[in-house]
Amino acid sequence: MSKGVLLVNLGSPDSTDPKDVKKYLGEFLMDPRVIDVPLWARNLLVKGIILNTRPKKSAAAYKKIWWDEGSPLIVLSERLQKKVAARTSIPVGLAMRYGSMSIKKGLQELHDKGVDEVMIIPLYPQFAMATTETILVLAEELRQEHFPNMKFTDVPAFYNESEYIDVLSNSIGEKLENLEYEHLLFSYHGVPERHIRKSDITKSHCKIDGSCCQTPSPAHEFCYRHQCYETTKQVAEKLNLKEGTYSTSFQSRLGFDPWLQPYTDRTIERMGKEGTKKMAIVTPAFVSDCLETLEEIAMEGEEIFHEVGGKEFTTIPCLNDRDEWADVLANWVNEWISVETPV
Ligand SMILES: C=CC1=C(C)c2cc3[nH]c(cc4nc(cc5[nH]c(cc1n2)c(C)c5CCC(=O)O)C(CCC(=O)O)=C4C)c(C)c3C=C
Ligand SMILES: [Fe+2]
Ligand SMILES: [Fe+2]
Repeated sequence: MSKGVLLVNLGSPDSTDPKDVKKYLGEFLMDPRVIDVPLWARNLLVKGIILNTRPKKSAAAYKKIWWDEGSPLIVLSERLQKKVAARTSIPVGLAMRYGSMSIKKGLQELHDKGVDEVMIIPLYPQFAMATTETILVLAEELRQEHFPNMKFTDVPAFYNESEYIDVLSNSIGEKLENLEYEHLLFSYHGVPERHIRKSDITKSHCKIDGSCCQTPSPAHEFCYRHQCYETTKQVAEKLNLKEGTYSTSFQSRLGFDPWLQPYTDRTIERMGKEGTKKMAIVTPAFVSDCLETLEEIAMEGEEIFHEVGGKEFTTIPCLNDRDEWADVLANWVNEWISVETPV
């Protein structure tokens, strides 16, 4: 068999034109693993309400962070793809779960190069219905329908892989080295609490309270909340961060359902009000900088902090196309290449 790799990230609109943003948000938010209500309700909510107002607002936000070459998330993912490809001997493709660079196109390109065994790498450290699961389920549906002779090896969420924790810790440590700061906030993309309960394979473990995510359970293999707290914990251990000088929060909530708490915007506001003058913030749920890090955190977050008396707000970049990160991904690929496929 001939092997290849498909890196898969979230995606972005084709441009900052509200029409393109509407098309992209329509595909994204109609995914039942993102807005997980019955189809009739999703149609009503997304097509009847959100798509009438949100695209204009989102387009304005995208305009603030867009680069000459395009969406930062796409450009950074392409740079990473090139670096991984340069470190391995097999074809490395790149696709997005939503938008024009579809998974179907990515698989077709690999197929056209003669690849029939694909390592699918969702570029998400923490598992969620809206991250790893939606990519792997769609890829499998496409395989069954269009590429029945292909074989997949799925890479699960890698939040506790030591190589990932090392490279994330290095990227944070480097930035903190010469920085005076009082608090480091680990801000992860949020999900509705309901998603956590749905992914609980024990159907009884996740209470979403102060202790469930620290109590060992098979549920943690698919618990986004546990995996976020564990990422923070492992990085804090690696960097010897002092208890009380760091914490975890969740950003980007949408709608009125309860999402994972504490919320990032309220945490930034509270810290500023309580007298924190210098804070740093890192966003480990995103491997590439994107709208949610460059606009929501670096711009809006900073504004909130300054409004309540904060002075220095330092955002730590995502792993993006760091050489070390490309090395880690390429190592995983090269280890996989060296394993004989059973016939
Ligand atoms: C890191 C993982 C992500 C999870 C989990 C996630 C869940 C999730 N997101 C929305 C709604 C929106 N997300 C938006 C942007 C966006 N989301 C992620 C990642 C996760 N989303 C990224 C990387 C981005 C940025 C994309 C880019 O082009 O830079 C947006 C669009 C922007 C906006 O209007 O705010 C929406 C909407 C839901 C409902 C959800 C539920 C689980
Ligand atoms: Fe999102
Ligand atoms: Fe939990």
